[in-house]
Amino acid sequence: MGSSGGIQIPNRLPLLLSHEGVLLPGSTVRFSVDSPRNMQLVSQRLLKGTSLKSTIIGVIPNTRDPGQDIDDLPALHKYAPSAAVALKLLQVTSYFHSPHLFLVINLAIIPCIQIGTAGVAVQVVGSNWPKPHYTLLITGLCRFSVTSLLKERPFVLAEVEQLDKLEQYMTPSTHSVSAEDGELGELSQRFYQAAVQLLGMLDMSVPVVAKFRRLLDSLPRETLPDVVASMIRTSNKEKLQVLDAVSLEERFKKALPLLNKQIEGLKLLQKTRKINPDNEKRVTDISYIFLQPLFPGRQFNLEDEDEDEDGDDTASLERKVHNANMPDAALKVCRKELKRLKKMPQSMPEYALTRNYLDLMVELPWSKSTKDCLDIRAARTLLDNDHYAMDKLKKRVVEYLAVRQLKTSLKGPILCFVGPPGVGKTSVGRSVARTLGREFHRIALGGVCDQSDIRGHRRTYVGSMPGRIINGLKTVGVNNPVFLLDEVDKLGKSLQGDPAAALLEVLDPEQNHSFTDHYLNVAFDLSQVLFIATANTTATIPPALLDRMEVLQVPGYTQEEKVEIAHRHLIPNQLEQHGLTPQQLHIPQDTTQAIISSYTREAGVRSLERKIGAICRAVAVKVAEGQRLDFKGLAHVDKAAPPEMPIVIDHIALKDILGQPLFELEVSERLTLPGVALGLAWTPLGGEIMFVEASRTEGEGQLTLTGQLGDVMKESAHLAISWLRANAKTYQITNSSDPLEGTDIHLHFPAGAVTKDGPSAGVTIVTCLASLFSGRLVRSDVAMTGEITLRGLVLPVGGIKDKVLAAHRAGVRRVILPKRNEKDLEELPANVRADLDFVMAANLDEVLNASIDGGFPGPSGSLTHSQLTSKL
Ligand SMILES: Nc1ncnc2c1ncn2[C@@H]1O[C@H](COP(=O)(O)OP(=O)(O)OP(=O)(O)O)[C@@H](O)[C@H]1O
Repeated sequence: MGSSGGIQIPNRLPLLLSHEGVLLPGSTVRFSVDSPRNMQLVSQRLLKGTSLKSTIIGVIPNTRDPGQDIDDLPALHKYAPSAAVALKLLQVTSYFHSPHLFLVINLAIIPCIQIGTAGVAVQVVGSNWPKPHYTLLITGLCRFSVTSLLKERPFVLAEVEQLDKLEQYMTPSTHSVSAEDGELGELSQRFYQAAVQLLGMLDMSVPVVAKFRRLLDSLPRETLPDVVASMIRTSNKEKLQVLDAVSLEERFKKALPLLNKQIEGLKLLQKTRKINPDNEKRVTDISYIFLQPLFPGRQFNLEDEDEDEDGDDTASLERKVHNANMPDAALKVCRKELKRLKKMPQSMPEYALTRNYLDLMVELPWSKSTKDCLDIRAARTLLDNDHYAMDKLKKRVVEYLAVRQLKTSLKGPILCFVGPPGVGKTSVGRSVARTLGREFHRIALGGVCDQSDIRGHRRTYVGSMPGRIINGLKTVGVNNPVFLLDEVDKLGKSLQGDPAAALLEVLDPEQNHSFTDHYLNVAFDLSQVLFIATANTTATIPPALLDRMEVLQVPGYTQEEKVEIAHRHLIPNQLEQHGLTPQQLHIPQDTTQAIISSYTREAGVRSLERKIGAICRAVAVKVAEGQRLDFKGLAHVDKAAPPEMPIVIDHIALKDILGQPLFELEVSERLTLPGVALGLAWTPLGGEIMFVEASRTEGEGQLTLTGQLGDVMKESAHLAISWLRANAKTYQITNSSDPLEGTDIHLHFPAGAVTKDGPSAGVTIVTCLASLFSGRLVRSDVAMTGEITLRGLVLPVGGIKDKVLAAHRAGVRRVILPKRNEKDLEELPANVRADLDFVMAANLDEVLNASIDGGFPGPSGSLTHSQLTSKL
C-alpha cells in the first residue's frame, strides 16, 4: 500500500532483526547490533553503500535474540488483524489512495502479517568492547509489511509494502485530520487535548518537555500517536501495540490510554507532593520519569516492563559515584563526566562511552580490601600440606610472609618463581593467597605483545578498554589481591609497544601507588596488591624487569620426590575428580615409579598427573560397570563379575591402560660404539640428556656439524677439534701427528629438529672425538657437562641441578662436572648425591680419564686412576 503521491521507500529492504526497543515512525532509537546477520547488514550494506537509499533499512521488532541462532532465521514479529481491523485496513487503503490495494486486502485476510518500521540509519558506530558490535541510530519513517523474504544470508532481505503515507511528515502544521473526518477527527482532537493536559502538568524548563511542546504544535495530527508513544514512558509491549495499529483510528485508540495513564499517574504524584512539601525539588525528576526517551540498548522483555521507580539512571549512577569512596582526584573526574553525561542526549555515541567509563569507575575497589589473616605457623603448615618438597621456595615464602606480618606497609620485593613447567609455581602462588586470606587473580602474560594489554587504551580510541591490571581489580573487587603474573618470560614485543616496559611501573614499589591506566586516566593505588611472577627461564625476561624481582629457582623433582607428590597429592586429587575412593583404586609405589620412568620424561609432575588421570578413567569404567551389574542383580548371568575392590594397578594393568612404555633406558644401548658420548643440557623445560655422535670418512679434513646448532656450540666443536689436533700425540690418540689428515669428521647432535646452543657441550664433544679417534668406548654410565678452553681447561657452567637430575632420571651412575661447580652439589637432594658418583674435573685430561672405558693415558703417559672412586 504505497502512496502514489508521497515519498516511497524502496520496495526491497534489508531487515534488522531487533530484540531490543521498538522503533516507531517519527522517533529515533539506538540499537546495539551484535548478531551475525545484523552485523553483516551493517558492514555490507550500511558501511558500503553510498546512496541515501542504502541507508534505509527495515526494523523488525520483538525478534528472539538472533545472536543465539546462527543458522535458522528467527520468527519475525507477526501481527494478526481481527476481522474488524481487516475491514479498517480497507478504509486505510482508500484513505491512502493506494494502487496496491489488492495486496493489502490479501494481507488483511491472511491470518498474520509481518510488520516493521522502515527507518534511516543516521549514525553507525563500531566498537570492539566488550565484544565486536555496532551501535546504530535509526530514525523511523513509516510502517511496512513483509510480502516475501528474498534471502536470509548474509543478512535478511525482503520485499516490502509501505503501509504509512510519508509525505505528511514533510508538511508540518497541516492538521490533516479534522472534525470532518468523523470518529477519527474526534479521536485526534481528544488525543491532542490529552497531550496538552499532560504538558500543562509538567515543568516547561525541562528540555524534553519543551521539545514535546514544540512537536505537538508542529507535527501533523496523524503522526502524534507514534511520536507521543515513543516519547512518554511506555513499555515495549505498549509500543508494539501502537506499531501493530495499522489503521490510524486504531492507532489513536491504542495511544490515548497510554497518555491518560501518564496523566493519572502524574495527578497521583502531585497529590503526594502536596502532602510532603519537601519534595518540591522533584518536579523535574517527575518530568523525567514520565517523559523518558527510549533507553538505548535496553533488553526487550515483554514481561519485565513494570516501571521501576528509579528510572533516572544518571541519578543512580551519581549515587554510586558518591558511595564508591574514591580518592578526590578520581571523584573530580567522575563528577565532570557525570555533568557531561547529563547534558548529552542518549542517542549520542559518546553517551555510551562515558557511561561505560563511569560504570567502571564506580565498580573499582578504590577503598575495598580484605583483612589479612596471617599466622606464620598456620601458613607454614598450609604450604607444607599443599606442596611436598620445594623446601627452599617454601622457606623464602614464609620469610616473606613473616616480614609482611611485622611490617604491614612492606614495599616489595616482588617474588618471581622460575622453573620448568609443572613444578607447582602457580599452585604455590595460589597457596600464598590462601594463607593470607586474600583474593587470587591470575594474569596470563604469555604472548602478550601490546602494551595496552597492561595499561589499557586511551579513551579516544574506538573500542578502548582498560588493561589487565585494572580489569583484574574489577574482577576481584578488592584492592589488595594476590596477582600472579604468569609466564613473564613469554612477553612479546610489537609495534604496539613493549608490555614489559609497562609492567615496570606496575611492579616498582616506588611508583605503583599511582599507577595510571590509559583508560582510567586517574591514578590507582596498586601498592596493596601482592604481585608474584612465574617464568620458565630468566634468559628472556628483560633485565630492567628482572631487576625489580627476586628470583626464586624452582628446580625439577627427583624420582623419589615425584613418587611422594603422586601419593600425597596427585592420586588423591585425581581420585576425587573422577568420583573414585581409595577403596576402589589402589596404585602401589612401584607402579608409580614405573609410570614416572617409562611413561613420562619431565622435570615437573604435570604429565604424571595426566597419566594417573588416565588410570582413574579406565578404573571408573570398571567400577561403573560393576555397579550396574550389581544393581540389576545380573552378576550371575553370562557377564563378567564386578571386579574385586580395590582394583590394584600392577605392571600388567599399567601396560593395558597406558600402552607400551614410551621411554626406555636407552643410554647403555646407544653407547656401544666408539664415537658416542653423553652430554647434559639445560632447557627452560628442565635438564635433559643429550647424545653426541661422531663418524669419520676419508676426505680432506673437513668438519660437518648437524643437529641445528647455534654459533656458540659450533665454536665449541671447533675448539674441541683444535685441542685434539694439538694433543693427539701426547694422548696417543692417533698414530699420525694430525688426526684429521685425509679424514672428514661428521659430528651430529640427535633430536635434530631442536635448536641447541651454549658452550657446555665442550667436554662431551672432546670425549666423543677422542673415543672416535682412539677407537675406545665411552663408559655407558657416564654423562658430562662443561665448557672447554683451547688449553684444555674445563670451565664452570649453569643449570647443574637440573642437569644432574636429568642424568639421575636417565639412569646414569657417574657425572663429570667442572671443578668450579662443586658448590652447586649442595643443592642436590641427598639421595641423588648418594646414588651418583661425581667427578669434578679441572681439565680435559681428567675428563677423558674418567669417561673412557679403562681410563685414558694422560700427558705423562700414565693412567691417573686416583679419580676413579667408582661405586660400580
Ligand atoms: N610439590 C608439589 N606438591 C603437590 N603438588 C604439586 C607439587 N608440584 C606440582 N604440583 C601439582 O602439579 C600441577 C601443576 O602445577 P602448576 O600448574 O602449579 O605448575 P607450574 O609450575 O605453574 O607450571 P607452568 O610453568 O606450566 O605454569 C598442579 O596440579 C600442582 O598441584
